[in-house]
Amino acid sequence: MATDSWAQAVDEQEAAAESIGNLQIKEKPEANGTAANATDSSSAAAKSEAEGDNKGADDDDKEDKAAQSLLNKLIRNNLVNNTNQVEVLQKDPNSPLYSVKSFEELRLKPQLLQGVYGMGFNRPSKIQETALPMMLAEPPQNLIAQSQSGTGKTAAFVLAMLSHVDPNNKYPQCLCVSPTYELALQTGKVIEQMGKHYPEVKLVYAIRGNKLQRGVKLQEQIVIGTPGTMLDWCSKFKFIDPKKIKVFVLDEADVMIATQGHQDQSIRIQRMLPKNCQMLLFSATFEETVWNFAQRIVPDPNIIKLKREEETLDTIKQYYVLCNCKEEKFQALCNIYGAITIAQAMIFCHTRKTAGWLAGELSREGHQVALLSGEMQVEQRAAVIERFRDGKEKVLVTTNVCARGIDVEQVSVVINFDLPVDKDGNPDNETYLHRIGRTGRFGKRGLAINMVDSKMSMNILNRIQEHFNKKIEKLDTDDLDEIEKIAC
Ligand SMILES: Nc1ncnc2c1ncn2[C@@H]1O[C@H](COP(=O)(O)OP(=O)(O)OP(=O)(O)O)[C@@H](O)[C@H]1O
Repeated sequence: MATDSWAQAVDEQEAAAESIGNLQIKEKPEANGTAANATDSSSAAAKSEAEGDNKGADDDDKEDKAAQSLLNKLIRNNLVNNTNQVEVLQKDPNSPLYSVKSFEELRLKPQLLQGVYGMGFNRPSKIQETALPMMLAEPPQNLIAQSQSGTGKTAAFVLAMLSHVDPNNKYPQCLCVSPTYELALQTGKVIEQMGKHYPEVKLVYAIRGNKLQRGVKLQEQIVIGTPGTMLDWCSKFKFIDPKKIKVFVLDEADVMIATQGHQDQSIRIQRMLPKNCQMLLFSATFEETVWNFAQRIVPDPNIIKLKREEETLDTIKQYYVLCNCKEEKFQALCNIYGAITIAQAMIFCHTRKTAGWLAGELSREGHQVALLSGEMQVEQRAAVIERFRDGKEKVLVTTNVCARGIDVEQVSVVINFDLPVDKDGNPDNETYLHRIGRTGRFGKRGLAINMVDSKMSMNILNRIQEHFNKKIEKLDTDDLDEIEKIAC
């Protein structure tokens, strides 16, 4: 398996990015765990400031892929239900090596089967049943696998690494590179849990702060870490002999590839590996440029894509309320709360400042309110979401930091206190879908209420309606009878 194609692809990609600026890459230190390629929504807030509905645009939250991924991992303890089909592109279409229905069929080592069952897994998830036979095949095959967050990718490549190592050989055989310190620790925990009954296999973390004495040769078979430290351990300090590596995993490949510094370091590691080293790329999302890039750098790969389940608006009733200012919006909110029983609600604002103000006002009205915004540590955010999920608070006021992926079953109402707009002030339809997709989960009925406070926001609302081809009804929040009618 040629490794040079990676380097060549990188050079081409970098040249292309330089000339057309298509990658929007932004380097970020790996140490703080708040990573890459952030979409700065402050410009959206700036736009809204221009509209006069929000001051304090500069303190808006940033969407952050690595932080979001870590947050998802911290709050998720179940597999995401996915009924969609897997798309498999195999090197050898006649190969019988795909899709097993049980862990036994994979002929895993008994110690690993024990580990899997000990973690409460009864059967492989879709990505696992498809990817594992390919990853465990002989001779080793390369793989690019994309499957939405929470579908069991980590468990899949961890099993592959644990299956491939030879515990009698006391040197590193598998390298796994993660975009941040915290994500590396999370994946390491899965390796530790799954390898619990296989104590001969050892793991070491190549992360900042883990200082080894010069001249040491690692005895552990699996090394998990961030690209910078991993590279130093392979080249500068020579703790690892890269020529002995059998499996190279790029976890969260989308975050990694989209981050210039990580990309360079990963490539430099990969260039040191032997030609027959198995390369595994796992990712929740692949933007097209990144996807094309990944395909070019992994020689002769199998490709698995598990499409994201489309969120639909069919089960969600959508309304809008006309107001003049944020105080009127707040009053409208109080009227809605006065008229209908709301199990749990999520309220989205543009800026932290508005979110903080609104949370304070709602608390004064006697509501149990949680506030979630981007300046909080990921662990703090996870704790807030847990409390909300446990029903300890009934209202969650947040910014876009909470728009994606967070699944709280009892949320029956989503309120867009501010409509989502992109950095140019255009409707952000995707964020709208993600936000109101917090309600109406798994076929349940949900309610979404949009606050409109200017001509501009009315225009945005109209464009959202057009985009989804779905009517958003006007609601008069001074009319209690009318509000009562909208209750689910
Ligand atoms: N076969 C399985 N059966 C039951 N639970 C599983 C199975 N595989 C994984 N899980 C659990 O499902 C959750 C999500 O799995 P995992 O973290 O592997 O997903 P992922 O696709 O790697 O997510 P991300 O994209 O966020 O990294 C974890 O809590 C994990 O323990």
